[in-house]
Amino acid sequence: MQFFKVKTVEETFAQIEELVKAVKETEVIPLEEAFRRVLAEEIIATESIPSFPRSTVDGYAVKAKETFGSSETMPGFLNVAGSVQMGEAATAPLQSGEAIYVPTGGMIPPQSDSVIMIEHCEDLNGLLNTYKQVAPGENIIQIGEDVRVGEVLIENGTKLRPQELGAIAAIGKTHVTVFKQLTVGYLSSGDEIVPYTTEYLEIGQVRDVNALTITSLVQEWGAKAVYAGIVTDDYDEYQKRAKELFEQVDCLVLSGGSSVGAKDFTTQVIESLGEPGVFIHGVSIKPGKPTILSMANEKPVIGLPGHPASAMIIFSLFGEKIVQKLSGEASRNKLDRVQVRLMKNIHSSMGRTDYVRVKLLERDGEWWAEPIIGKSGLISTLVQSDAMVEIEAENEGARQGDLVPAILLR
Ligand SMILES: Nc1nc2c(c(=O)[nH]1)N[C@H]1C(S)=C(S)[C@@H](COP(=O)(O)OP(=O)(O)OC[C@H]3O[C@@H](n4cnc5c(N)ncnc54)[C@H](O)[C@@H]3O)O[C@H]1N2
Ligand code: MOO
Repeated sequence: MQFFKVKTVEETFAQIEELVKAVKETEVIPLEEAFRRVLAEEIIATESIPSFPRSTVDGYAVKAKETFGSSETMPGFLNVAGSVQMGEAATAPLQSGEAIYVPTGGMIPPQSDSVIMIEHCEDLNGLLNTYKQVAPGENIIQIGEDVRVGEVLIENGTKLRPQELGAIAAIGKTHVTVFKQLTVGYLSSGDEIVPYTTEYLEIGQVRDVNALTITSLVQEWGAKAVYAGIVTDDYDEYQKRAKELFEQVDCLVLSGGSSVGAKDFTTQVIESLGEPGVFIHGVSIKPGKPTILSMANEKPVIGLPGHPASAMIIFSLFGEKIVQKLSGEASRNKLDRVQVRLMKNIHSSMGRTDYVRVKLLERDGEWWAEPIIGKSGLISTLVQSDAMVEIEAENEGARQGDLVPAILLR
């Protein structure tokens, strides 16, 4: 029997980092279809935003120095010389001793340098009483203060969020070059696994749970999932179906048969798909030790342990990283762990990283984690959980009251 050459979680992430490269194909798409896609170009501002100086408030454009000394008890006085209309250029320059009404977002007239808010002044038949002094530049957004022409607005490799789409729209760019959307193929294996639509189960049969959890995670990450059904534990059939799917997708995921039992063919199937082949077979992790990771002809292949919760946890950890790298997304500035306090002691073995499902409860302004009891493969433990607490390999567990890192699941 073959034994696992187990790697640590850190070694596994380091191997993924080294071996998985971004897909090469890119496409140009309309901005409205670009949410969650990964930029394959640098967005350089071709215009300044704003392109004219604008007021940030409803008020009167003034020369700041002409308001100096104004107060509730000693107001200053300016003549109201007109008003600026929204969407129109303010061309008439402001003369000394004058104020011009400007709505929020309206253009600042030439020769004015600040805006006094309407609540700090009073228009009495064309004579503006100013009750407060303003500083030069106050309540004005200058040309290019938001975005300056020529600056790098968004870096290559950015996964587009709503705010990036808004910024690209603001400079008038209608199309963007993005990496192609990934397709991730998924195939379940096991003689006992039947479609989840099976109404009545024969003794020994199990509905395909992983098909739903894994393909949903793929969609959550912005890729397309291709579900190819279930194969029995027959090497030739398994190999043929896996190969067919592999040819159609950018990344292949197989579940079940990853362990070292007599009918666990997944490693052999994965090895048959291409070079250089399996780089991880077994991770020092709980749950999910019999994890397989491979690179075949520059495509990642993932062999997940069959147990539903193990499959989902492993795919959330390593699958997300693989999909991220393959999609062209640059390393992100993402807070992926929060600190929570443990309600109970957790035991763990030295050298193994444990992911313990927990419920989170708020108590006196702090978040506490209550471990969920249950065998590592049970899907209901994930349904009940709000987060997974991470017990790092160098720790032999953690104690009640300890602050520990947790990955949120909601
Ligand atoms: N001698 C050893 N045996 C096992 C070890 C070990 O180190 N030495 N590791 C155990 C661990 S940990 C896990 S996890 C499992 C993983 O085994 P496989 O990846 O080979 O998975 P299967 O045997 O095919 O399935 C395990 C379990 O999960 C059910 N399953 C499988 N696929 C699905 C699916 N798509 N939907 C729902 N349920 C599924 C399957 O019926 C089994 O009950 O190996 C241990 N053994
Ligand atoms: O992944 Mo396994 O039994 O660690 O659940």
